[in-house]
Amino acid sequence: MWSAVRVGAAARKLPRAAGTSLPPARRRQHSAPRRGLPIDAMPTPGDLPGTPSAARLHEYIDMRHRQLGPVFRDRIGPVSAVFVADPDEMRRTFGLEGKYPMHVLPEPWVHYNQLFGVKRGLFFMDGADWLKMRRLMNPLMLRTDQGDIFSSACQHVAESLVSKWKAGGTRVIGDLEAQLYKWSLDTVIAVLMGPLYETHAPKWNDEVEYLAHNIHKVFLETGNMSLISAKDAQEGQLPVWKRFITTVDASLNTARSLVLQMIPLSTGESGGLLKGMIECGMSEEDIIKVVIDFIIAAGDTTALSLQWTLYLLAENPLTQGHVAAELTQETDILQSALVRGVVREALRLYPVAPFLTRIMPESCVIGGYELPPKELVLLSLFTSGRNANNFPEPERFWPERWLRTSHSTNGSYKAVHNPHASMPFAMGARSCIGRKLAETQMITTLAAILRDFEIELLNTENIDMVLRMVAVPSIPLKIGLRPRTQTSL
Ligand code: HEM
Repeated sequence: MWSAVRVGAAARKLPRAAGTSLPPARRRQHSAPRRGLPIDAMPTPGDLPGTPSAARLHEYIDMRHRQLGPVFRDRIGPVSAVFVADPDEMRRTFGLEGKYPMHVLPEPWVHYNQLFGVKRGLFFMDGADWLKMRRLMNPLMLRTDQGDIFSSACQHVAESLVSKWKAGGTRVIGDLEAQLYKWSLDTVIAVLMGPLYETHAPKWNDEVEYLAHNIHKVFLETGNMSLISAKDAQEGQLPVWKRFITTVDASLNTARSLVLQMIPLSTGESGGLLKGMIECGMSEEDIIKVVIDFIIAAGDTTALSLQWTLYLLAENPLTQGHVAAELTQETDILQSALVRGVVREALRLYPVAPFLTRIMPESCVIGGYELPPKELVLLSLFTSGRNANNFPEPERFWPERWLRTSHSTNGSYKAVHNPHASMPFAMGARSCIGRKLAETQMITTLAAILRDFEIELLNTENIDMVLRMVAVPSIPLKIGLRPRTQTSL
């Protein structure tokens, strides 16, 4: 996944250029669906001033979309790519991704896997092997009746976190990011173990803490290698490569050791995810590689998304009050449209993976231009999610925009022109397999926190979004906690 967020004030003020609509060729596609303008005719920055920086790539690309329109081509380092911010063209891209969708993998990881012969899970798999594994895992992760397993595991972990804060009289959440990485991992382990989690979790606590710490470091070190090829870093034995492999080794070994301890416990009465994987005939090695990747994929994505959600709620006390009041009335919080709206809004403004990538399998037409096979397409979620054509008042955190209109017969939302302009989990066959778990986890934990606490933002400096492989706050967030009273509702 590539990363993402916050439009700089100067970039926001740029007028949208005349080229923001798609070229006539797109409209002609009805009569000649496969023919478009030649790719060389696609807008490019040419001599326009501006240099991309790894940490602010989303701002640079956003500026380019404003100058060049919803589809343009640019070179980022050694790579040339087509950038797309039009929601309909983004959907078309997924429609053209083929049977075995291909995405870009982080180069340091690929190099590590090749160098040490490591086999990885779904995110790294390809072709028929990927499809076979995905078909086995989809029912276990995305079926609606999985909801109960997910929700009791998420609730258990959320309540433990809040109880810890209450018991410790916490007034400011110390090292929020690290605590949320641990929370993310605890949840995945609770889902894997099902009802047996409570009995076994205490003995794994130190290992999980160590793993959370290392996964966090893996993302930091991967970000540190964004300006240098991993192969060069390895061949030169640079300190950044040495630190990277130390943390990846520690993460993979600890995750493997945990999974090996969990597998033999998951055959009896336990109703966890691991039991489902064993029962559907997966080999031990397949289980290990898929589960390790779940643990790693869940760590940063959910931890950072919840962090952004807490930030937005802390910055918007009125909305926070409405959400807290809704939570006291709603019996099934997972179905609360307002709370779901909070999560959708946070992921719209701060998509942890601000660029989705696809390598197009065949020649195809995107945005009215004909792309050759193997062309790299990057979908600019940061730009599409903050475009006023898709979301009125796009910079405003406004969860109610996702409520259905009372007169709606076609499922329209109150203040959303095009819901596909925000697709934080991607779309189609290769979209996030952890989506259901991530949503359940975030909603359940928000409910647990807001029931007991009012949260406030204690940072006095401006908080920006920067890319450290994924979208992170530019400085550590300081979130204050005050016990919630009836009068504060
Ligand atoms: C808010 C939280 C999350 C966000 C925003 C997110 C986002 C994404 C996105 C955008 C992709 C697709 C990448 C692509 O199309 O190339 C993806 C893939 C994936 N996600 Fe998530 N994710 C989240 C949570 C999780 C969790 C909790 C898990 C673990 C259970 C998980 C496991 C995976 C895996 C294994 C893939 C690869 C799927 C494949 O290639 O078939 N994600 N995620």
